[in-house]
Amino acid sequence: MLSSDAATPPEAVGLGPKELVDPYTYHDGFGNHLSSEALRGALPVGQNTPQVCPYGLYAEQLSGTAFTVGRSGNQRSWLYRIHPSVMHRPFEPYRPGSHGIVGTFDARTTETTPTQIRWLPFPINENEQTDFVDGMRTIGGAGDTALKSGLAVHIYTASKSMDKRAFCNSDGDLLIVPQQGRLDIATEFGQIMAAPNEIVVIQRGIRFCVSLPDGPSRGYILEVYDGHFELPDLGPIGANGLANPRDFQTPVARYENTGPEPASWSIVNKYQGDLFVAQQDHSPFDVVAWHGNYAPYKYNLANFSVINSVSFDHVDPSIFTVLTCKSAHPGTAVADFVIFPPRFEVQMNTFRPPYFHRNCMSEFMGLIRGEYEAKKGGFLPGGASLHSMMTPHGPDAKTVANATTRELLPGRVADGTQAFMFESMFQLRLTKWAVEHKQRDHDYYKAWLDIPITFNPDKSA
Ligand SMILES: O=C(O)Cc1cc(O)ccc1O
Ligand SMILES: [Fe+2]
Repeated sequence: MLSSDAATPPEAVGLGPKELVDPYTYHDGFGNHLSSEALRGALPVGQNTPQVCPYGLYAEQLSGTAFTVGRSGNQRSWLYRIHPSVMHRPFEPYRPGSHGIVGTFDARTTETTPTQIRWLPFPINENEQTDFVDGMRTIGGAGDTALKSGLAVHIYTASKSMDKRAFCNSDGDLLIVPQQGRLDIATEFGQIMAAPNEIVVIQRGIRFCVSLPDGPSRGYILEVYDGHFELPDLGPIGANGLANPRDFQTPVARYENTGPEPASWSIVNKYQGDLFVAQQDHSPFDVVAWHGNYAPYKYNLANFSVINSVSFDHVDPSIFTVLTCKSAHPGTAVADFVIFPPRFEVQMNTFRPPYFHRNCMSEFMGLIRGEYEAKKGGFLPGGASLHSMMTPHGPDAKTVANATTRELLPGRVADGTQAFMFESMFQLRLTKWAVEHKQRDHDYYKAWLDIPITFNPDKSA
């Protein structure tokens, strides 16, 4: 189905004041093969590359998987655009060495510690006007973009909109978690508005430009260097539940017909962990129509259908997996995006908070809003924690004292809360920026020092 053309005259669906279609119109569904036209008839009929495309557009394929990947996993889209993307000046280094982004996690670029780490909220520097690209900093990661193996965790803090420039990540897919301030994102596929408590996935190579309608903004980014995010299998849960496919939203085609205006736009390209910039004479958001299954999307975490124990015991947090990026090892993720949503808790005779834990996976956590069920203080919206592979962690002393003495009435887990976890099979290394950050909470270990010791050999229950 073509979605942006209904009852709309051809000249009225580009960007700008004449626009009749709501720019924030989406296709519903996950992983679908979609077709979208901002001008009726802009998609070639029955083929991808006619000698001349309708309206004199150029056809360009964007491949998200190797050509030869099996049909079930193959991802690509065809974009019909005013200018082929290749019409730009050469890429030059962009602020070499000082952009705060890392794409190779070795002893030269990063350091490591197994200790529990927590950061108080990352400040947004409102005086120094910084956009989404310049406000991105790598906290840590594993692997190497060049080998398409590993992942990175970044924080962005931004106080101004990107102006006539687009960002393009050649290194992997980005899962963006806005924590403060909406992101109004122009993409080659259309416009996405993402508010805190929504997430956006922008895959490798897709150009986008972030505006900040609410001013100072902050959020988290999970980047995976190989594969793509998919919905987790549901097994015995059945055909429905957790993140339901129809709640994912992909924008409809929308284009900007600019230029030629010399060097009016710059494309900032993250390639092998470094930033490069190229000038061009036109807007990169000139895609009039597209079709395919490789396209960005957003998802509102409030739509997550929560499954949990209604009898006893604390269930592993994998039941809260929104999206997973699978590795070659069945059941073991390069990265899972897991949330801890508001819900009822009803388990009887149960230590209800997250259990004490040592994990063969790495756990990076952030907080979008409210209070996390395992931490009574110190883990704050806009802050973060890292519990590395096999590093002990769990509820803090206050949470333990409460959990072991409270009456187990049916209750709600923190309405208004939204914590999340990036869980990875890889061991993360940390940037100097993150290790030495002034917001690092060096007293974090104290959260567990006062756990009441209740052992009594004479009392069995
Ligand atoms: O807070 C954490 O460490 C994350 C987490 C939550 C949970 O409910 C169970 C296990 C777990 O690691
Ligand atoms: Fe954990």
